Amino acid sequence: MSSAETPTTPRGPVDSSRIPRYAGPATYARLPRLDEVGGKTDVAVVGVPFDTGVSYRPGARFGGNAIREASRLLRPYNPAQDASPFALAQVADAGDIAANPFNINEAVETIEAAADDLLGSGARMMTLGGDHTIALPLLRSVAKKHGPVALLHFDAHLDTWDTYFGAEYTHGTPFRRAVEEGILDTEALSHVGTRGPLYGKQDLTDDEKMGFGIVTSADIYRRGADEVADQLRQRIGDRPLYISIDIDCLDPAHAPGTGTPEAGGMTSRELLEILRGLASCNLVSADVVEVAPAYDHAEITAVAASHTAYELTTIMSRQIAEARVPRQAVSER
Ligand SMILES: N=C(N)NCCCC(=O)O
Ligand SMILES: [Zn+2]
Ligand SMILES: [Zn+2]
Repeated sequence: MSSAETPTTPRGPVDSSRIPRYAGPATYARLPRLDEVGGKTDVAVVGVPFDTGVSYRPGARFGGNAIREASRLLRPYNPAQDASPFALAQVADAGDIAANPFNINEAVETIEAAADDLLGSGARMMTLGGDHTIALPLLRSVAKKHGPVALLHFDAHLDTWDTYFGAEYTHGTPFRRAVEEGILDTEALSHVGTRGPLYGKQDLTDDEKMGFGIVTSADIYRRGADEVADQLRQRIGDRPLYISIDIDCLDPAHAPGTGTPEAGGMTSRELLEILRGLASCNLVSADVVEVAPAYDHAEITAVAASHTAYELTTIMSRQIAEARVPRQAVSER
């Protein structure tokens, strides 16, 4: 066991058979706060309430808390991955990173420093955005720990554009910056769920030059989730992997609560199935961003995001447990 891992029995969520699930303040999945587990955890669920980088409708600063509220109904056993994620490893809610809403450059620095602290403590991060700008400082921090990482980017958009109104740090530009900074492994970069109008054909040429492959939402519809997951897994191999999920990868019918919706997206079932197909990948951290609750209805988007984070968390806690105990014991716990 590495010193980074929790040696004792993990403290799980509040028991919803004893305390009604709608009672009390919302942490993600009713998990303990980081301070309730001694300030150390294997997986840190952390909010980044920041949306100053958006090009259209604002409101993703409220996304993290909307996801926490919608996550009250999650249960401790995940049958799709045959695992109890909160028993296999310590998962805790690390609260929010407080980023300056009036200064994007400063906010990006703050997010990177906070991520350095969490990753430095040995935790993997499950970040709840926030707009997509936040992926850049998160990737910077992850690359400091692991070197350039493979990236799976689920999104309707490329987010490899150059600048908006002259600004370098926006929600449409994080992955171009990341490639420029050399923090991504350019042999293993994919966008998944891409669709919708672009500024010009050059957007695609530029994106390809940066090393990205594209699985469009139409590809997923035609080929199916299993085949797509197989292809992605082969491209990634055993590289350290970061998964960034812009909730607008889903069709607006499945995620109306987001700032830049595009018609013709994948279903939440397809997204969850692709993620389950990636369970054997070396997932070092992940984010779910762009949930903007003001445009949501009946928590459709926040529920989808809470389940998305649940699959990602399950992948990470299974891997932490597998590194600690003999392989066959993991599904029995
Ligand atoms: N990352 C998200 N959600 N959207 C990027 C859209 C950038 C644009 O307005 O062209
Ligand atoms: Zn997007
Ligand atoms: Zn995005």
